[in-house]
Amino acid sequence: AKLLTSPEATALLGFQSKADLRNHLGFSRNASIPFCDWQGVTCYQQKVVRLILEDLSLGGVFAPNTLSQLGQLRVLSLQNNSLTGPIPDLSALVNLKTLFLDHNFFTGSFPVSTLSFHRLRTLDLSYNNLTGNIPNSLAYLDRLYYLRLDRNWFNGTIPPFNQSSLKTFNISGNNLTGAIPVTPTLQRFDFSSFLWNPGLCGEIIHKECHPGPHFFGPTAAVVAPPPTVVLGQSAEEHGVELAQPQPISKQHKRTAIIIGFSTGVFVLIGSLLCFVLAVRKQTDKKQSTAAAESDDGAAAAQAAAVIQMEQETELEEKVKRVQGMQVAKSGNLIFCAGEAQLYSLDQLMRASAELLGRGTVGTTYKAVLDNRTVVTVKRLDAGKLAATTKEMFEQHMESVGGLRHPNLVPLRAYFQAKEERLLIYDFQSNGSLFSLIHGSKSTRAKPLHWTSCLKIAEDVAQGLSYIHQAWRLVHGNLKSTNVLLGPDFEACLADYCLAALVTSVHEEDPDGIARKPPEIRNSNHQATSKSDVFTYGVLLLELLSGKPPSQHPLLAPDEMMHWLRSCREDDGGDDERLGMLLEVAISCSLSSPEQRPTMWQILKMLQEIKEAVLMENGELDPLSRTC
Ligand SMILES: Nc1ncnc2c1ncn2[C@@H]1O[C@H](COP(=O)(O)OP(=O)(O)OP(=O)(O)O)[C@@H](O)[C@H]1O
Repeated sequence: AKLLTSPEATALLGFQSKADLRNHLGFSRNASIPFCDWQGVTCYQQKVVRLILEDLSLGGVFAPNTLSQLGQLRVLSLQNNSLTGPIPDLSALVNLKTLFLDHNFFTGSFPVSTLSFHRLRTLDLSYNNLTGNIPNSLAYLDRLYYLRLDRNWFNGTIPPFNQSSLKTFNISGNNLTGAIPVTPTLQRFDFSSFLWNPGLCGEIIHKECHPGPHFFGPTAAVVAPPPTVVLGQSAEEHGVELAQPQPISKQHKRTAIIIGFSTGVFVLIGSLLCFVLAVRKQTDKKQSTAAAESDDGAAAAQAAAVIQMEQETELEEKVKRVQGMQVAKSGNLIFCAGEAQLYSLDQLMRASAELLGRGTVGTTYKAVLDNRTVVTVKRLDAGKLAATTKEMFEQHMESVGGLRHPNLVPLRAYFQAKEERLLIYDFQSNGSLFSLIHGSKSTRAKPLHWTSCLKIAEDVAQGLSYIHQAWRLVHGNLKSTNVLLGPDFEACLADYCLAALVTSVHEEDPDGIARKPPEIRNSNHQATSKSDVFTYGVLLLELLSGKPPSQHPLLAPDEMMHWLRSCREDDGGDDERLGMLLEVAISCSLSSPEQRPTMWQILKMLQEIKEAVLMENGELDPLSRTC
């Protein structure tokens, strides 16, 4: 009982009460189990020295004045949970050496309290939603061995890291800008540590820094001249001679294999060397560290040695994980639908990239390859696809990549390594239906003429009908940002068939909620072809009214027509045609999925409207184009 009232137990219970809303931990004062035996807790002399609460679906907040009371804590890992809100002040954890807070949903700025941990060797804040600058004083933590800040929203410039201790370093997937500091430490890391920061430049990532003024703000720096590195050079860098010229596709394949293999060997040898050196250095240091800490007495030194050993094992595992990812990264892109390999992963990684946006399944970039090919790269969020195995992903992508239709943006290639999944699509330069309806930086919002609505509605219906009928797949994420305009302003669907791979997340966006049909709105049910039909109806209403889904009212059909007219006040359009299109939208929104039409039936309805118009006007539809 005394143990359960100790401040350490109170700190753990305080943490649980705010972080573990779904009660996965089961810490309890009433239980007969002493707190030192609670899940993930390791004590030394009744003080918590190690707390590992990983992969436990903790879904609350990390409350202040809870774990920060564990003054003897050396190792803290809350990795791979769903914790939200800011990281609290941890400055009381003066003994902390290892901190893993990665793969959560933490928001707010960099936790500056960590900057006072002079013993800190491992800091992993990757895969969160942290914003603001990376503090310069992080470069003064001279024992730092492992630093991962990748996949956040950090901006500003990179501090001049130059700790010789630093062996693992990754700041990719942020919004960092400016030149990468040229320090001996940073030069030891390859471009993969810096990738996906559109505004970064410098030697390491083969992107020239422009000294001149940026006329269009910081993102203008993104567009650097294409890198001069070509495939052959890249292979030579690794000491591999290319064979005699061969037929083009064979040569591509062979070059890619050589690059993949040589990069893999190079990275593997380099990483192993770093790792062996680090472990040897640590073993050498162990004696002197224990001696240095002898002031705290023999027991403290013993505890330090135990913790150090545990920490080394942990680091060893983490380092192996990172190595695995880098080796796997040297694999290559898998091109879909039997198409020729037009570029390699190596070329893609060297492309200049511009952030297009962060969506529900990942982050989307526009990438300009050195052969001037422009592609869109979707970097899928590992956390959201956690339940999808390598085999499931490959199998699904083989199907999705086989889809070819004039109203679908083609998936050209995909790639997967341990934590990395990329999808490569054609880039559509004319923007999205969202911008067309609601306006963008360069255009004003205005309701589209009903004939344009009809054309777009038909294009979208064609694409969806093809997905449903020919392949028995489901789009699952139809919305105006996922309808892109092709070279001739034809509507093409993007982001199709990815929802099936994603663990369903609680929808908070009011437009997202309005797009979901009742049968899946409050459940974990997967999307179906009939839920696509419902969402199509919402899109059609957005197209006709110019209003986002959350502003669509629930009214009787007559009142809906009245509302629609009020949205399109200056239109002077054709009420009868508008009414017919509205009828299609209403039929899609019926609450019973069985009563909704199929996409094929919708297509028929639209074609009837079109034929009626053409008959009246004696015109033919001039538009029949491809993406
Ligand atoms: N192939 C493409 N060509 C041009 N722009 C694209 C392409 N694919 C996506 N975009 C644009 O990039 C932006 C981000 O897209 P992304 O798919 O990541 O997010 P989203 O569409 O807002 O949400 P979701 O992930 O739910 O689809 C959007 O504005 C989208 O219109």
